[in-house]
Amino acid sequence: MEADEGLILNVSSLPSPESHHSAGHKTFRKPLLGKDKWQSKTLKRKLQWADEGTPAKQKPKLSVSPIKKCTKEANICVKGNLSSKSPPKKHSTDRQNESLRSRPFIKTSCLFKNNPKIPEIHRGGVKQVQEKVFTSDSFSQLDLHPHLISTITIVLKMSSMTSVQKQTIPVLLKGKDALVRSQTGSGKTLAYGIPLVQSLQGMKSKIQRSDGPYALILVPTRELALQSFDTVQKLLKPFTWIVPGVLMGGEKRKSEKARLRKGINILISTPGRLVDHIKSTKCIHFRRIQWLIMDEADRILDMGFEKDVTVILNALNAESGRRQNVLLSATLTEGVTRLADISLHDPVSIAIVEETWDRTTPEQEVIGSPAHMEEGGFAIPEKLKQHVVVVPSKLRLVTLAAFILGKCKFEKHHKMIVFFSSCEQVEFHYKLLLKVLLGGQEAEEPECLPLSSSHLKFLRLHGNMEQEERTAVFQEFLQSKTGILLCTDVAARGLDLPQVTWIVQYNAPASPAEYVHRIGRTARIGCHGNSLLILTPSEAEYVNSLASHKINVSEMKMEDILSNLMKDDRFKGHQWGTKKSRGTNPQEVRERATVLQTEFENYVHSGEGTVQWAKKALQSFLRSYTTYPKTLKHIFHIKSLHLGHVAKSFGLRDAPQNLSASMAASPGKKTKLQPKRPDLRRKTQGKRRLAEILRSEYSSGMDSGVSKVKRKKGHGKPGNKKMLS
Ligand SMILES: Nc1ncnc2c1ncn2[C@@H]1O[C@H](COP(=O)(O)OP(=O)(O)OP(=O)(O)O)[C@@H](O)[C@H]1O
Repeated sequence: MEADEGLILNVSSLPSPESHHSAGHKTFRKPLLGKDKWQSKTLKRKLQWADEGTPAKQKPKLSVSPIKKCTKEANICVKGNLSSKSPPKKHSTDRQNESLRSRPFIKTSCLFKNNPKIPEIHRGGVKQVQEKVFTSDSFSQLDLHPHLISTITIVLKMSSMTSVQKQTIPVLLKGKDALVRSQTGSGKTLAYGIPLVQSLQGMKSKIQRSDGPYALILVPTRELALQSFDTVQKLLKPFTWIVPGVLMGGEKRKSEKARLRKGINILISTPGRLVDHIKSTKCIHFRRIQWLIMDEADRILDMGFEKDVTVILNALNAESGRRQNVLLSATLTEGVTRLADISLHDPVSIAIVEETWDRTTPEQEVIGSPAHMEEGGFAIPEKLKQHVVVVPSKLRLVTLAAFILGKCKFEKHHKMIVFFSSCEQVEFHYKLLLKVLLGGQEAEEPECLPLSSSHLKFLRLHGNMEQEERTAVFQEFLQSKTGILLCTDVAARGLDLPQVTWIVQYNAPASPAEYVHRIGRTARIGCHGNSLLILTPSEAEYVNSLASHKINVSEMKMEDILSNLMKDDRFKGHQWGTKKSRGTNPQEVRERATVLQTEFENYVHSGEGTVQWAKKALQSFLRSYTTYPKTLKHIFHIKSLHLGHVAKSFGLRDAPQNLSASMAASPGKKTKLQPKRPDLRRKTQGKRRLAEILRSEYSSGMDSGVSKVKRKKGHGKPGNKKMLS
């Protein structure tokens, strides 16, 4: 049991009915304690900022069972027992004790004590790699069909080309293969979409629907498949005889078969689903394939799709002749170079690099071999302001909530995406934030809330959701001007969600590339945007890891984020009475944070079901924590987690004793990855692969690993080209 849980102490021994309420907003509008000097002094002394604290590990553990204490106490975090056993030495009078006893029984948690020291973030002079988004060249300068140009300018309302489009379109129009890297939100979809449509509409013998696919576009996620389909469909407006179609799983195989049978000329698919059809559907063929495009190519490989890609390449090679191949991503990694080697024919490598640190280096458009593409680190959109905040585990939840309130309730026009590392965490936080930040009625029926009635519109997206709901949520967030989307990495790649102003990473991503893609959901196509990465003190070194990839973050202070709570009187503490709060009194901020944490804890502890739910989310967090790659294990190691503190960030008052995963129950011990799915457990080879599946496919709902693992049997067939072994 953890030391600070034992420090949750009695304020009053008299229970009140309100103490057993779930969210109990009424409870928090009432003063928790009197205004007497003694209390305020004690609070002042004891509710210290985290950086004044001693690392929890160095504190002697208390022998008192926290569970016992919690059931009897009101738990404002005041050192010293206020019960009759150990009354405060000074200013303690009968009247005061009487006053204390008559106060409501309120559970709060000890947030500002025993936290590890927040390390200073030293940022060296990181020369961030940036690209110029737009060029002054217009699409009409290209040799395109006039109807295609008018579609681009009138329907899509675009006039000048982006740098990547200016570089890529002519290369592809010449019939060359290409490996394209340019920053997130720089217009890569049109960079391949325009030459693709131009070439297909101009074919000598006019394309018939019944001809089947002429082009295959592979993407890693279903949402990206839908989005790419939408773009291609727009480009095809004047060329109605060319039919696009999407295969992405989640739909009945039978209805996909029917659509294939009718004829699809530009086929957009996730690799896993396509392999399903290759193996089971007689009506799919690649006799006329002329284009193979792999968007987010590195992700396709990260996800363990390589076996599927092998199957697809073999099927294409077996049936079609010469075709054009294109690989694209904002981050091209080692694996992509290998994929490029086997799938591209004499490719042109395109990367747009501009060092903008001192603005002395002129724009460079690099065309050459893939090897030098990552030399300069990852390119980040110029107008994207990246922040990091270091927050002790116990304060993570309130800090996240205060940040959301500050941006989405008290500032206008913010649209935010918050990334978590597992589906369970997304579900848990979604419900918790709805209940506590939005309160009762709205939380019961969030879908009935008109957008305008609240700035706090929560949505969630992850791979454990039914496809229908996934699509509906994606569309809703796409169209809304505000809102907070809680999601897994299923939303990290390629999604073009306009007007997103903030990206919050509540759990750090497993690689700098993933970091770049997550933050790339904002500041797209030259717009402004912001990101916030939330780290614990033991994870602070991650900032250096980012810096080594030329990613530059500036520090935000937790105190500043928490001070947003001063704008919300729902969390006003007792001793401030009806007095208007002026400025940001650190003590009052701390108390408000404590009140908010209490609301979270009260909700979580309002029933056995919610407690179990929180434990499940915590367990899933711990499981995902074990899946960081070797290169980051020194920063993200389960051993550095303080289970009691982490539990607080899930609204749990105590460290759970009965987490089923071995690593959760005893974080100090060596841990084993335990996928929940027996098919994964049986067939997955190697820790790395399992880690990938747990983090991304299984946990984030990416459409690859599971079905792929199931299909593994057929992959060893003779004739199948071995690709990335
Ligand atoms: N030439 C252009 N002028 C104006 N807007 C453009 C232009 N080209 C693309 N866009 C818009 O820019 C946005 C981002 O484009 P797109 O999604 O293709 O970026 P991306 O480079 O593929 O990003 P990611 O790497 O995140 O997948 C889209 O909304 C698209 O419509």
